[in-house]
Amino acid sequence: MDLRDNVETGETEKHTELFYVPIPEEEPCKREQEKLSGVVKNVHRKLRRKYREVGDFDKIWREHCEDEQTLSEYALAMKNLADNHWTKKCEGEGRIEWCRSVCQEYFLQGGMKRMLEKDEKSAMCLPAGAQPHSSMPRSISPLGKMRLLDVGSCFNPFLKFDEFLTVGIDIVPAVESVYKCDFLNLQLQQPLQLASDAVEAFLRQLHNPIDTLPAQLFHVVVFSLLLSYFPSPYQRWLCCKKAHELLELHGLLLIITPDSSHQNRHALMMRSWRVAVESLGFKRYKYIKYSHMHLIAFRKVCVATTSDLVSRNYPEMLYIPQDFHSNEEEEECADVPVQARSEFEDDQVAWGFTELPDTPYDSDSGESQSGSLPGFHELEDPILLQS
Ligand SMILES: C[S@@+](CC[C@H](N)C(=O)[O-])C[C@H]1O[C@@H](n2cnc3c(N)ncnc32)[C@H](O)[C@@H]1O
Repeated sequence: MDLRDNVETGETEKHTELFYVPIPEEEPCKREQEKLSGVVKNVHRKLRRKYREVGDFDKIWREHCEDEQTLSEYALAMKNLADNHWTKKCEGEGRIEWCRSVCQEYFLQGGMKRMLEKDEKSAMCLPAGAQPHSSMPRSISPLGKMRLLDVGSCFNPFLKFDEFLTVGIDIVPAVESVYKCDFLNLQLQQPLQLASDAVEAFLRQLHNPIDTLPAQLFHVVVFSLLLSYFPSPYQRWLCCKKAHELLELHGLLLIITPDSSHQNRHALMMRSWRVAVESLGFKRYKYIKYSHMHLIAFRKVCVATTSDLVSRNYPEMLYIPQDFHSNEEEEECADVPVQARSEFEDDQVAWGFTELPDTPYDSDSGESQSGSLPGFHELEDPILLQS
């Protein structure tokens, strides 16, 4: 089931889509996959535990970035999962395809233009003086590419797409094409005042490691499974703020964050994320819940970062459920659905349902008219997404 909720038009696009549930060819493959996802999950848990115990996220982060052995084990495990365990059709891969299709629709098929027209119409309803300053975006020239920054890129999944000029950055790159860069400590400079072909040339000759970048350089910034890596909501907030500064006006921030629970379970959390991110000068453009993750697109609607931290504690609003659990409780949360059914039963049941009925879902109200099979979301192998 694939529920595409176009927030701005208010339309819910209903898709009936085939579910491809990967069946491990043999037991060792499954065990290997569990081992690799265990490596990844343990790094996240260790960071959260340290944050709970020590509290100083700067210190914890410095120590974490110096722990080369743990970091390279993590990078290898992620790459191995991507190369050998996530088939093209499974959901782990679907997040990259989702990002690609949102960008194509927005930048190349008139999505941005439609949003700007809509903004203009709503501005006309505002009293004179309260209307936002509208400026037409520099559109992507027919021969130009969408400049995409993939933060926490690991194995550079966007590199294979021709329509993007991809810059992948990571604290520990798993492949050579990804630049080494700690996004939390990336310094920003004045924007380049150059034509887009000169900006592309600039991006093609970046040097490793990246410590600084000019502001307003990218059309798209991707945080795919990045924000939940951080133990502190404040670090998540810093990342979103930096993404705002790195984006051109009308650019897109794409956030994908793991959550294997039912789509309504964390509706409040998603609402809270929306308020926090929008306060920076974004507007939510698309939202969809897959079985194991939330996928959200925000467009940059203000040139300057607008957040007013005095009236509300926006950074705290970027919480994840794990922020409030001890490691033992996390274990319990993550493992219940997996243990509830044997692998053989999983495969039998999953292969019994190749198609699901449409289910309208209003992400804003949090209402779901679920006509789908009870417990279906528990059937797929959650890989590392239940972290
Ligand atoms: C769970 S992996 C996600 C990899 C890939 N984006 C995906 O969707 O499969 C998170 C990645 O974020 C990277 N990362 C964590 N903190 C980072 C930071 N401050 N700057 C850059 N990369 C970071 C990690 O090294 C890791 O490769």
